[in-house]
Amino acid sequence: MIVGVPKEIKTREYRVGMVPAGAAALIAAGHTVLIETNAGVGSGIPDSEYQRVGAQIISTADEVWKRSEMIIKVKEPIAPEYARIQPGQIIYTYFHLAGVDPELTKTLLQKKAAAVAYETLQPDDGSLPLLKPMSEVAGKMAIQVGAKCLERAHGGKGILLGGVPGVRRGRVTVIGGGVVGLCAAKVAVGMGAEVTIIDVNMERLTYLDDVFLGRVGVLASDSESISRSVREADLVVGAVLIPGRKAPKLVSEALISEMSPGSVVVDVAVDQGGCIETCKPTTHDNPTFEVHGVVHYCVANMPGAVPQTSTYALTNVTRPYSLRIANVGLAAAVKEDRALARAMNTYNGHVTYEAVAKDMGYAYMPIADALAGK
Ligand SMILES: NC(=O)C1=CN([C@@H]2O[C@H](COP(=O)(O)OP(=O)(O)OC[C@H]3O[C@@H](n4cnc5c(N)ncnc54)[C@H](O)[C@@H]3O)[C@@H](O)[C@H]2O)C=CC1
Ligand SMILES: CC(=O)C(=O)O
Ligand SMILES: [Mg+2]
Repeated sequence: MIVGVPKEIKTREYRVGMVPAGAAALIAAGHTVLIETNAGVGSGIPDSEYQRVGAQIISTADEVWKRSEMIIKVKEPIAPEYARIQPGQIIYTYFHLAGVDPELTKTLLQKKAAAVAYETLQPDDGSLPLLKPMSEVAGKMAIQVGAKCLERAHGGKGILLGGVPGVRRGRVTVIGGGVVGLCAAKVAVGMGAEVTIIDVNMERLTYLDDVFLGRVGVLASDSESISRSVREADLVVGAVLIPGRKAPKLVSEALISEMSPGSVVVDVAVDQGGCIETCKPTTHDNPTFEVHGVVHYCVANMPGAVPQTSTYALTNVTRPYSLRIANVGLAAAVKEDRALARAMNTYNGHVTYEAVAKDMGYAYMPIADALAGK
């Protein structure tokens, strides 16, 4: 198979979809790997490292997209890339279709592209192994950036999360105690903040209570617990997810207006549309805005800021599936692996992920039917 890796073009997206070890594995299995020139430079990987393992360096994105049967990326294709998508092409990347430009879904369907989405690849145990490492990064970063935003010079109220003896500590509320939530809580606790995690899943709350040994408050998610904790918080982290769906809006604008001036919200769930009503996607160039005196940080590609961590963490987990797809073909790979079948968001002009179909207003076709040419 011819596998292509374009350079990411989202604002300050320094990750790359394949490292030289991944290229080496594909080439050893008899495949051809095309890397757009400088695709890895943001992650500290020069073209020469890909050439050393036998990959071809290609000078333009157009040519990479045109020649490749499978494109491997990090972020969802953005507007300048829509025209580059080839009929029937396999695209293996994050898509977040319910949270981004609806034109992307339309384009994928028109081009009959096979969208293999990292964020919905899901084994039977319900985990999301290709989302997890980036959620770990974003969860840890959420507190790092939130602490910075709380500084007076960055628009915040001017409170140190850990406090000092004799003065109250900063209060952090984390809504959604999954991977992002757990990692955010770990860093917040490590900095000495007072931390509350809110989740709907009681088993998860029990787990969080156990691992933090009472050091964090764990609350069942309902409108009361959310209102009280958000009102009292200095920093709120939005970290909920219902796979494939638009994020539920759990914090209303009215509630934001009740937070004290200079408080901060970091809506990590912004890639699925955000769980805080006042959030809208921002970029690393201009990451924050203010609503009702509350600083909002809503960057949809947070891990792109730490590519030397994120590129390796991501490609460690994406590599086995891309190798499998290249080796046996997409249809066979999907038929033999239910986790990969759940990653299929579009195929041959159909939306093949039910939650995406529902949120985007398309008919849903199970991937088995789409593969059977129904
Ligand atoms: N902005 C960025 O750069 C990044 C964003 N993300 C996003 O962060 C979000 C969270 O990801 P993960 O932590 O990996 O998901 P996860 O599935 O591990 O955790 C989500 C948690 O939300 C909980 N939840 C669902 N509905 C809830 C409700 N009504 N109230 C409270 N909790 C609720 C679930 O029970 C679950 O524990 C996703 O949208 C993901 O795409 C992840 C990485 C980077
Ligand atoms: C998960 C995601 O959206 C990211 O890593 O950018
Ligand atoms: Mg994102």
